[in-house]
Amino acid sequence: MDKILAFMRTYFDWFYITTPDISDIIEILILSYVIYKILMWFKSNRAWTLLKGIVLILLFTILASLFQFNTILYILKNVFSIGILAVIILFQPEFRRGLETLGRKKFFDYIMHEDADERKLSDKTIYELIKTVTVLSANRTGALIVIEDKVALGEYIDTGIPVDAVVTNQLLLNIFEHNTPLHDGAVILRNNRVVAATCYLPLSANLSINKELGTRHRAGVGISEVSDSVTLIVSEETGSISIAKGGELYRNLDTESVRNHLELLNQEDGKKKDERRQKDGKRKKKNTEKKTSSGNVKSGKSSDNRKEADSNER
Ligand SMILES: Nc1ncnc2c1ncn2[C@@H]1O[C@H](COP(=O)(O)OP(=O)(O)OP(=O)(O)O)[C@@H](O)[C@H]1O
Repeated sequence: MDKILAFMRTYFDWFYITTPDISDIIEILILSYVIYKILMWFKSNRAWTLLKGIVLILLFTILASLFQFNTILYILKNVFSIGILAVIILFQPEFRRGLETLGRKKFFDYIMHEDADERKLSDKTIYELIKTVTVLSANRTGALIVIEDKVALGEYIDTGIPVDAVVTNQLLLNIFEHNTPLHDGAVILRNNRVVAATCYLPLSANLSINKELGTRHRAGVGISEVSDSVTLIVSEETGSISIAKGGELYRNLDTESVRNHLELLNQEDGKKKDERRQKDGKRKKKNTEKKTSSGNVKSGKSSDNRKEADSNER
């Protein structure tokens, strides 16, 4: 034990043992939760293998120190300092995805009171999209249509040609027409408008994607892994319609399933908004009740007004 403590003191000079007080306990609880979350995140992607490698090297370092292998310790010490930088560069996509997931938490939505209405897919857009994929599928024309949600896709939009037009099936059919300048790559929709065409999307590295599928489908899954977008994919080879969402690929869909997926996007936003309104309504109701009881004013009219205000809030 003494040897281990001496090792910790030599190589981790910040390491010391103190008598814990209440703030230390809270700190330990917070850190335990954060470490648990980080471990869960590591486990959910390829960084898990890396973590196992790091743990192995750490165990090896402890052993080397116990047996006084000074040369090995010297090498390991230097490898560690360069290694951290290498890990950050190698796993940059995973770190980025992790931070993006954190930013997508409801907590931030609530604080920033983001308005879901603007992001909603209008009935007209859904109608136009369904009509587009039906025609493209029948003609076996390949297509890739990304619908942006909360995560902004600016960097992918920038790789394409700006369009900025209302979503119509005629426009989309024209864009994906073979041998036309805009047909290659993906179209990106934002707030019920076509913002860009010929956009280049990140390819998914997911090994479980069917090998029969090529880069169009991989690109659709890729963008759904790094954002909360929904992507419509029409296969040029088979005419089949697929949707990529949350890193998953839903294949061979009929128009009804496509409609359900698109409407779900609205419902999810609507549900969140309703929940938020209900919470706001309750909070305001509580505040009004507090004011009414403290001011001792309680007339039927004012309570009616309050109900009306609450129902408006809702
Ligand atoms: N990274 C990418 N970003 C955007 N579009 C891409 C990307 N990679 C490929 N594409 C689109 O996919 C087309 C190639 O599709 P490919 O045949 O490889 O895919 P697929 O999944 O087999 O689809 P299909 O069933 O339509 O053949 C390209 O011409 C291009 O339009």
